[in-house]
Amino acid sequence: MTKPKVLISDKMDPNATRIFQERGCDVDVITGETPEELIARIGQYDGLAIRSSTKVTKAVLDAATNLKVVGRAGIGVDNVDIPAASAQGVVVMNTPFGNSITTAEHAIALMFALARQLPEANAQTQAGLWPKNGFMGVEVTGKTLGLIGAGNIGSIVASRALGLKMKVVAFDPFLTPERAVEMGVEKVDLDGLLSRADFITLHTPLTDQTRNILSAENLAKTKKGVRIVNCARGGLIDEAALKAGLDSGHIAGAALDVFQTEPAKDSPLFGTPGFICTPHLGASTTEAQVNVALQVAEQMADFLVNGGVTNALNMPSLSAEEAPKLKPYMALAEKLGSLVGQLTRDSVPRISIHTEGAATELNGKPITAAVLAGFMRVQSATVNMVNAPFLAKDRGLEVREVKTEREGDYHTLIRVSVKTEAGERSVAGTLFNNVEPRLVEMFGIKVEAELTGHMMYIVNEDAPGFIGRIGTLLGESGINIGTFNLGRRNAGGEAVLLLSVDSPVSAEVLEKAQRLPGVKTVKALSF
Ligand SMILES: NC(=O)C1=CN([C@@H]2O[C@H](COP(=O)(O)OP(=O)(O)OC[C@H]3O[C@@H](n4cnc5c(N)ncnc54)[C@H](O)[C@@H]3O)[C@@H](O)[C@H]2O)C=CC1
Ligand SMILES: O=C(O)C(=O)COP(=O)(O)O
Repeated sequence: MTKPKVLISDKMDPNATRIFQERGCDVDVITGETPEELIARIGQYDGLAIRSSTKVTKAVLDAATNLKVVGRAGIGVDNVDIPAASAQGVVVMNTPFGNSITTAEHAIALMFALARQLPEANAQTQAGLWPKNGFMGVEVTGKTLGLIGAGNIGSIVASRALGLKMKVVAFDPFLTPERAVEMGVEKVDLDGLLSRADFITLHTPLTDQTRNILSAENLAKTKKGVRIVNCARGGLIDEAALKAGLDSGHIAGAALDVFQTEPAKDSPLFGTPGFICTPHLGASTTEAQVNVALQVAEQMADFLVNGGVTNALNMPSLSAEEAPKLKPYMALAEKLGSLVGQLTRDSVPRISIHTEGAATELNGKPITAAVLAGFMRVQSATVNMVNAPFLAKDRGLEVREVKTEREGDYHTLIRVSVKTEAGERSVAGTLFNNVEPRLVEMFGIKVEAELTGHMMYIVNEDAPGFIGRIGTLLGESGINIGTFNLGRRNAGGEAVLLLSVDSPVSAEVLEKAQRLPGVKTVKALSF
């Protein structure tokens, strides 16, 4: 097997390279390239490991013909076009916890820097001014900290602030009252936070809902003398309104680690009294960088080498422990999905995936994703387990999952049913010896078959002589039969024949087969 090839395109702790190599990947570290250079290079890689500098745009993804996974050594993935990655079947993963303590500490550091004007006091002292009377600060003890976003980082900031004897109020629509009590914070609405906070700190992702959350209008609702810290994302604050607020004295101080446009080499905010900044250093500690580098390399290598999926943003998780158990099920699921997809001509408004027996003990999401991938592959060759659920949703396909823990005729079974104009049609399969996928039922007829390679599917009236006739036709056409699988509804009724053949079946042979007496349907299949 050729080794998966990974490109590290942003500055990353060398532990990432070591882990990739130890886990069987080839690695190139090439940082600081232009988008054009990345586009020219990306086609040869299976994995791309990034931080916040590399922009994984649709153009990059279009050129990434071999890419299977983008790994973000950090939290924010606003530099990755996730819908485009999903559409292309590329898994996007991040490391959601590795740098959260470090970033929370940076927010607290900036809060203190604002409270005591440390950067300016330092600069003037070192300039020989000894400005002892120029820097009257404020205490943080007893002050109210307004937390916008109370997730991983926000909750660490809250715990540190409570230790500093601050009162913490939090605005986060997804924060449950129970969690707020557990965190020791008061859950408030945004207006309540704006009117009460002495310090405001932002810890939300940048989304359509959070963009510009501190707009000119909202900044006007803040308490006079408020100090604002942003270690999350640039687009959360209206920078022009922030400058106006600092200039007017309504806002006493603002500390930004992140900017609307990065790198921020020029900004109207630079030089404004009360304004301090750092160049997106929130995650920059030795500890955090080792954490995220190790984690991203482990996750990506696990995916590329073993198929394990951890912390993916566009695919269900699949642990390295589960992956080998699920692998044969996913193969079975994909084959069943593909069989139904190849045999269904009508539009399908609903697909149901029914697991029975041992299959119900497993994580059902990857099984569903594999069925959908197989089912939709007839429509698009680029469908895989990552993009199939998104495509299904896009196309209005209703997906149902049903589990029956008790065993039926088989110790484990997956049944895929589709609703068509002709009614509900289903196929079912099991695993022989827990590893070999086998079809066991097709449209209500028991038929055992391995779904593999080139196959021919024939429905005919069960009558003597048919098997000989089809054998002769294929023999005369130079097509060698591998396996022969037969099932019938009842003697003399409808029979199903599934043949595996050593070469593709041409349209001409299909037509001849269709003309044989008693034949209702003939179709070439491939798996
Ligand atoms: N400056 C830096 O170097 C770093 C910045 N970050 C950024 O910090 C941010 C937060 O990271 P985490 O805490 O790990 O994320 P998280 O996902 O754990 O928490 C985000 C919180 O924001 C909340 N939220 C979502 N929409 C909201 C809305 N409309 N209003 C209020 N709250 C809302 C969510 O409910 C969630 O609790 C991310 O944007 C991340 O990119 C993360 C690490 C380093
Ligand atoms: O993890 C995040 O969201 C960050 O913003 C950290 O960015 P960085 O990896 O330091 O460029």
